[in-house]
Amino acid sequence: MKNTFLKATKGNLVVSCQALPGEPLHSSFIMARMARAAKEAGASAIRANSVVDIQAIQDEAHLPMIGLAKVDYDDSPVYITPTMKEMRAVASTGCEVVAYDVTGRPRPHGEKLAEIVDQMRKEFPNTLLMADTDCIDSVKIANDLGFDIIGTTMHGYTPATEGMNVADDDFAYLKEVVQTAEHPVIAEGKIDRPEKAKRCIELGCHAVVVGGAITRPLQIATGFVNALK
Ligand SMILES: CC(=O)N[C@H](C=O)[C@@H](O)[C@H](O)[C@H](O)COP(=O)(O)O
Repeated sequence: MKNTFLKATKGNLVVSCQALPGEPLHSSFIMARMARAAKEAGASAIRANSVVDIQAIQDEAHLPMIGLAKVDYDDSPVYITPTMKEMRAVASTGCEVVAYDVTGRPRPHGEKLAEIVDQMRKEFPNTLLMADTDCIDSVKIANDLGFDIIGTTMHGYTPATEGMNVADDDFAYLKEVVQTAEHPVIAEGKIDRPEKAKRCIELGCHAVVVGGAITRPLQIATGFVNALK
């Protein structure tokens, strides 16, 4: 079957429905309902973590999906779909896109990104690969390895980019990413206002992923509480 993810998401919103163990909404049932709400609002696709959440959302929302699996390993800081094992498990759900960390940092068990990409292309030729990058050097790695989609997901979340926000200085960093990327760019990470999402599309992004500002009530409520202090 043809992968229609890029067509479905062009210029549109992708909603990330994620709650890790320890977060108040950690539950595949709740993530599926979040996805249903996103669909009713007109979102074009869903981004989700873990095989069980992806499957629950597929059953409930019937939208294209970016899948990932967050797993911590002792020998590496990489946690977004870090090894071939998680990539295979996520791709086997049939989700249209598999997202994984592309930050130039060492991966668990010494696995090499180039080898993983080759293997994924062989085993899942119809699955698109999304690079969750943090900086321009990572965007260049994603270019060289032929990733189908380049995301800004990890910008601000690695030692090299700590404290940075993709929206700083009217999205100065995002503009550079759009210039550098040889494949569609998805803006992701701390996009917390509709106007910011709109600006990302104006600047040439293919789509925008919004997570916490829609699906993490603890984060949303904390913003209100802090404003009243
Ligand atoms: C850095 C990292 O692990 N990001 C994760 C990636 O899947 C998610 O926790 C984020 O919610 C997602 O990227 C959307 O971003 P925001 O929730 O800021 O709109």
